[in-house]
Amino acid sequence: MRPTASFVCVPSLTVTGLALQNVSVRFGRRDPWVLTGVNGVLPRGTVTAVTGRNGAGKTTLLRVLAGVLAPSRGEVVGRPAIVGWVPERFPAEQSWTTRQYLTNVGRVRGRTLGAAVIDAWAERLHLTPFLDTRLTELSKGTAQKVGLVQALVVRPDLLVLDEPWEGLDAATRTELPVLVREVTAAGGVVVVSDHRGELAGLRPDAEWCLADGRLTARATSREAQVIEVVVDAEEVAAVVAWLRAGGHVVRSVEAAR
Ligand SMILES: Nc1ncnc2c1ncn2[C@@H]1O[C@H](COP(=O)(O)OP(=O)(O)OP(=O)(O)O)[C@@H](O)[C@H]1O
Repeated sequence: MRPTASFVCVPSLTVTGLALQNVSVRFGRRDPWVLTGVNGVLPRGTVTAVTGRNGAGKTTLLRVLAGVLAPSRGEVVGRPAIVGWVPERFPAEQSWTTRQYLTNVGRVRGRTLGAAVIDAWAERLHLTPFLDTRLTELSKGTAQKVGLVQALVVRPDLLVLDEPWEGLDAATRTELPVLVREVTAAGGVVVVSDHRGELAGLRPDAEWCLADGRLTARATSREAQVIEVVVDAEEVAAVVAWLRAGGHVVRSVEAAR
Protein backbone atom coordinates (compact mmCIF):
# COMPACT_ATOMS: atom_id res chain seq x y z
CA MET A 1 0.00 0.00 0.00
CA ARG A 2 1.27 3.48 -0.90
CA PRO A 3 2.12 5.42 2.27
CA THR A 4 -0.12 8.39 2.92
CA ALA A 5 1.21 11.91 3.31
CA SER A 6 0.90 13.70 6.59
CA PHE A 7 2.49 16.89 7.80
CA VAL A 8 2.94 18.00 11.35
CA CYS A 9 0.83 21.03 10.63
CA VAL A 10 -0.92 23.55 12.84
CA PRO A 11 -3.36 26.38 12.26
CA SER A 12 -2.16 29.98 12.21
CA LEU A 13 -3.48 32.85 14.30
CA THR A 14 -2.11 36.36 14.35
CA VAL A 15 -2.25 37.47 17.97
CA THR A 16 0.31 38.35 20.64
CA GLY A 17 1.07 36.57 23.91
CA LEU A 18 0.06 33.01 24.81
CA ALA A 19 -2.21 31.79 27.60
CA LEU A 20 -4.45 28.88 28.52
CA GLN A 21 -7.80 29.99 29.87
CA ASN A 22 -9.88 27.44 31.77
CA VAL A 23 -8.87 24.67 29.41
CA SER A 24 -10.59 21.33 29.93
CA VAL A 25 -10.27 18.24 27.74
CA ARG A 26 -12.01 14.90 27.55
CA PHE A 27 -12.04 12.62 24.56
CA GLY A 28 -15.62 11.42 24.73
CA ARG A 29 -18.80 12.53 26.50
CA ARG A 30 -18.57 9.60 28.90
CA ASP A 31 -14.77 9.67 29.25
CA PRO A 32 -13.05 11.12 32.32
CA TRP A 33 -11.66 14.64 32.11
CA VAL A 34 -7.94 14.61 31.26
CA LEU A 35 -7.52 18.35 31.92
CA THR A 36 -9.86 20.34 34.15
CA GLY A 37 -9.90 24.14 34.12
CA VAL A 38 -6.21 24.62 33.36
CA ASN A 39 -4.92 28.20 33.39
CA GLY A 40 -1.41 29.32 32.59
CA VAL A 41 0.64 32.02 30.90
CA LEU A 42 3.67 31.40 28.71
CA PRO A 43 5.77 34.57 28.49
CA ARG A 44 7.76 35.29 25.34
CA GLY A 45 11.40 34.28 25.48
CA THR A 46 10.90 31.52 28.05
CA VAL A 47 11.06 27.74 28.30
CA THR A 48 8.28 25.99 30.21
CA ALA A 49 8.62 22.35 31.18
CA VAL A 50 5.50 20.20 31.52
CA THR A 51 6.01 17.26 33.86
CA GLY A 52 3.81 14.55 35.34
CA ARG A 53 3.54 10.79 35.49
CA ASN A 54 2.57 8.62 32.50
CA GLY A 55 -0.98 9.42 31.47
CA ALA A 56 -1.12 12.68 33.43
CA GLY A 57 -2.09 14.60 30.29
CA LYS A 58 1.19 16.14 29.14
CA THR A 59 0.75 15.24 25.47
CA THR A 60 -2.87 16.38 25.61
CA LEU A 61 -1.84 19.77 27.02
CA LEU A 62 0.91 20.18 24.43
CA ARG A 63 -1.44 19.29 21.58
CA VAL A 64 -3.88 21.93 22.82
CA LEU A 65 -1.10 24.52 23.04
CA ALA A 66 0.17 23.68 19.54
CA GLY A 67 -3.34 23.90 18.13
CA VAL A 68 -3.58 20.31 16.91
CA LEU A 69 -6.32 19.50 19.45
CA ALA A 70 -9.23 21.77 20.29
CA PRO A 71 -10.08 21.92 24.00
CA SER A 72 -13.53 20.65 25.07
CA ARG A 73 -13.92 23.81 27.13
CA GLY A 74 -11.90 27.00 27.52
CA GLU A 75 -9.43 28.41 25.02
CA VAL A 76 -5.86 29.19 24.13
CA VAL A 77 -5.33 32.86 23.44
CA GLY A 78 -2.41 34.48 21.70
CA ARG A 79 -1.01 31.51 19.84
CA PRO A 80 1.61 32.99 17.50
CA ALA A 81 1.43 32.63 13.74
CA ILE A 82 4.29 30.21 13.33
CA VAL A 83 4.17 27.10 15.49
CA GLY A 84 6.72 24.30 15.45
CA TRP A 85 5.20 21.06 16.74
CA VAL A 86 7.44 18.09 17.48
CA PRO A 87 5.27 15.07 18.35
CA GLU A 88 6.58 12.25 20.51
CA ARG A 89 6.67 10.01 17.44
CA PHE A 90 7.37 11.56 14.06
CA PRO A 91 4.89 10.26 11.41
CA ALA A 92 7.48 8.71 9.07
CA GLU A 93 5.03 6.58 7.03
CA GLN A 94 5.42 8.82 3.99
CA SER A 95 6.93 8.17 0.57
CA TRP A 96 8.96 11.40 0.33
CA THR A 97 12.68 11.67 0.86
CA THR A 98 13.89 13.84 3.73
CA ARG A 99 14.70 16.71 1.34
CA GLN A 100 11.33 16.48 -0.43
CA TYR A 101 9.53 16.40 2.90
CA LEU A 102 11.32 19.44 4.31
CA THR A 103 10.78 21.37 1.06
CA ASN A 104 7.08 20.55 1.23
CA VAL A 105 6.92 21.55 4.90
CA GLY A 106 8.07 24.99 3.76
CA ARG A 107 5.41 25.10 1.02
CA VAL A 108 2.62 24.06 3.41
CA ARG A 109 3.73 26.76 5.83
CA GLY A 110 3.98 29.41 3.10
CA ARG A 111 7.78 29.47 2.99
CA THR A 112 10.18 28.73 0.18
CA LEU A 113 12.97 26.74 1.75
CA GLY A 114 15.95 26.83 -0.58
CA ALA A 115 18.35 23.91 -0.85
CA ALA A 116 20.97 25.85 1.11
CA VAL A 117 18.64 26.26 4.12
CA ILE A 118 17.78 22.56 4.15
CA ASP A 119 21.45 21.61 3.66
CA ALA A 120 22.47 23.80 6.62
CA TRP A 121 19.89 22.26 8.95
CA ALA A 122 20.76 18.77 7.75
CA GLU A 123 24.43 19.36 8.41
CA ARG A 124 23.73 20.73 11.86
CA LEU A 125 21.75 17.65 12.91
CA HIS A 126 23.94 15.16 11.00
CA LEU A 127 21.16 14.38 8.52
CA THR A 128 23.15 15.10 5.35
CA PRO A 129 23.64 11.40 4.42
CA PHE A 130 19.87 10.90 4.70
CA LEU A 131 18.59 13.83 2.63
CA ASP A 132 17.79 11.56 -0.33
CA THR A 133 16.51 8.65 1.79
CA ARG A 134 12.79 7.98 1.96
CA LEU A 135 11.27 8.73 5.37
CA THR A 136 9.99 5.15 5.58
CA GLU A 137 13.58 3.89 5.40
CA LEU A 138 14.96 6.07 8.21
CA SER A 139 15.83 4.65 11.62
CA LYS A 140 13.58 5.81 14.46
CA GLY A 141 16.18 8.23 15.83
CA THR A 142 16.95 9.71 12.41
CA ALA A 143 13.23 10.17 11.76
CA GLN A 144 12.95 11.95 15.12
CA LYS A 145 15.66 14.34 13.96
CA VAL A 146 13.66 15.08 10.79
CA GLY A 147 10.75 15.75 13.16
CA LEU A 148 12.90 18.27 14.99
CA VAL A 149 14.12 19.98 11.83
CA GLN A 150 10.62 20.31 10.30
CA ALA A 151 9.59 22.34 13.38
CA LEU A 152 12.72 24.51 13.49
CA VAL A 153 13.23 25.18 9.80
CA VAL A 154 10.18 27.51 9.72
CA ARG A 155 11.65 29.61 12.58
CA PRO A 156 8.75 29.09 15.02
CA ASP A 157 7.52 31.72 17.48
CA LEU A 158 6.09 28.84 19.50
CA LEU A 159 8.02 25.57 19.69
CA VAL A 160 6.21 22.64 21.30
CA LEU A 161 8.34 19.57 22.01
CA ASP A 162 6.77 16.35 23.27
CA GLU A 163 9.42 14.20 24.97
CA PRO A 164 12.02 15.34 22.43
CA TRP A 165 14.82 13.11 23.77
CA GLU A 166 13.13 9.87 22.67
CA GLY A 167 15.46 8.05 20.31
CA LEU A 168 17.90 10.94 19.82
CA ASP A 169 21.65 10.28 19.78
CA ALA A 170 24.02 11.91 22.28
CA ALA A 171 25.16 14.64 19.88
CA THR A 172 21.59 15.78 19.17
CA ARG A 173 20.67 15.65 22.86
CA THR A 174 23.59 17.99 23.53
CA GLU A 175 22.48 20.30 20.72
CA LEU A 176 18.85 20.43 21.88
CA PRO A 177 19.32 23.09 24.62
CA VAL A 178 21.18 25.30 22.12
CA LEU A 179 18.37 24.92 19.55
CA VAL A 180 15.77 25.73 22.21
CA ARG A 181 17.62 28.83 23.40
CA GLU A 182 17.92 30.11 19.84
CA VAL A 183 14.10 30.16 19.71
CA THR A 184 13.76 31.96 23.05
CA ALA A 185 16.59 34.38 22.21
CA ALA A 186 14.47 35.47 19.23
CA GLY A 187 11.51 36.08 21.59
CA GLY A 188 9.83 32.73 20.98
CA VAL A 189 8.01 30.55 23.49
CA VAL A 190 9.15 26.97 24.10
CA VAL A 191 7.11 24.28 25.84
CA VAL A 192 8.63 20.86 26.44
CA SER A 193 7.27 17.76 28.15
CA ASP A 194 9.29 15.23 30.07
CA HIS A 195 8.62 12.27 32.32
CA ARG A 196 12.16 10.98 32.68
CA GLY A 197 13.88 13.94 34.34
CA GLU A 198 15.95 14.99 31.33
CA LEU A 199 15.09 18.67 31.61
CA ALA A 200 18.16 19.81 33.54
CA GLY A 201 20.14 20.63 30.39
CA LEU A 202 17.32 22.82 29.09
CA ARG A 203 17.24 24.93 32.26
CA PRO A 204 13.51 25.75 31.98
CA ASP A 205 12.23 29.06 33.36
CA ALA A 206 9.06 27.49 34.75
CA GLU A 207 7.75 24.03 35.47
CA TRP A 208 4.12 23.01 35.07
CA CYS A 209 3.35 19.80 36.90
CA LEU A 210 0.19 17.93 35.88
CA ALA A 211 -1.68 15.65 38.27
CA ASP A 212 -5.34 14.66 38.36
CA GLY A 213 -6.12 16.97 35.47
CA ARG A 214 -4.84 20.02 37.31
CA LEU A 215 -1.71 22.04 36.88
CA THR A 216 0.69 23.27 39.52
CA ALA A 217 3.08 25.92 38.18
CA ARG A 218 6.28 27.06 39.76
CA ALA A 219 9.21 29.16 38.66
CA THR A 220 12.40 27.14 38.69
CA SER A 221 15.02 28.50 41.04
CA ARG A 222 18.37 28.80 39.34
CA GLU A 223 21.39 29.83 41.33
CA ALA A 224 23.55 32.09 39.17
CA GLN A 225 27.34 32.16 39.23
CA VAL A 226 29.76 34.40 37.34
CA ILE A 227 32.67 32.91 35.41
CA GLU A 228 35.48 34.71 33.57
CA VAL A 229 36.38 33.16 30.24
CA VAL A 230 39.50 33.94 28.17
CA VAL A 231 39.18 33.35 24.41
CA ASP A 232 41.12 34.33 21.27
CA ALA A 233 40.05 37.79 20.05
CA GLU A 234 38.86 36.40 16.73
CA GLU A 235 36.57 33.94 18.50
CA VAL A 236 34.83 36.48 20.74
CA ALA A 237 31.77 37.05 18.56
CA ALA A 238 31.18 33.33 18.04
CA VAL A 239 31.60 32.48 21.73
CA VAL A 240 29.30 35.34 22.83
CA ALA A 241 26.64 34.19 20.35
CA TRP A 242 26.99 30.58 21.51
CA LEU A 243 26.69 31.55 25.19
CA ARG A 244 23.62 33.71 24.55
CA ALA A 245 22.01 30.96 22.50
CA GLY A 246 22.52 28.68 25.49
CA GLY A 247 20.56 31.08 27.69
CA HIS A 248 23.56 32.60 29.48
CA VAL A 249 24.03 36.30 30.22
CA VAL A 250 27.22 37.87 28.82
CA ARG A 251 27.96 40.85 31.06
CA SER A 252 31.00 42.35 29.35
CA VAL A 253 33.83 41.73 26.90
CA GLU A 254 37.22 43.33 27.58
CA ALA A 255 40.87 42.96 26.58
CA ALA A 256 42.77 40.37 28.63
CA ARG A 257 45.30 41.86 31.02
N1 LIG B 1 -7.08 10.32 21.44
C1 LIG B 1 -7.41 9.88 22.66
N2 LIG B 1 -8.56 9.25 22.87
C2 LIG B 1 -8.93 8.82 24.10
N3 LIG B 1 -8.17 8.98 25.20
C3 LIG B 1 -6.99 9.59 25.05
C4 LIG B 1 -6.55 10.08 23.77
N4 LIG B 1 -5.34 10.66 23.93
C5 LIG B 1 -5.03 10.54 25.24
N5 LIG B 1 -6.01 9.91 25.90
C6 LIG B 1 -6.05 9.62 27.35
O1 LIG B 1 -5.75 10.83 28.04
C7 LIG B 1 -4.94 10.58 29.17
C8 LIG B 1 -3.70 11.44 29.09
O2 LIG B 1 -2.90 11.00 27.99
P1 LIG B 1 -1.60 11.80 27.55
O3 LIG B 1 -1.02 11.07 26.38
O4 LIG B 1 -1.93 13.23 27.39
O5 LIG B 1 -0.67 11.59 28.85
P2 LIG B 1 0.90 11.84 29.02
O6 LIG B 1 1.09 12.53 30.32
O7 LIG B 1 1.47 12.50 27.81
O8 LIG B 1 1.43 10.34 29.10
P3 LIG B 1 2.89 9.72 28.76
O9 LIG B 1 3.87 10.25 29.77
O10 LIG B 1 2.69 8.25 28.93
O11 LIG B 1 3.25 10.11 27.35
C9 LIG B 1 -4.66 9.08 29.18
O12 LIG B 1 -5.55 8.46 30.06
C10 LIG B 1 -4.93 8.66 27.76
O13 LIG B 1 -5.37 7.33 27.70
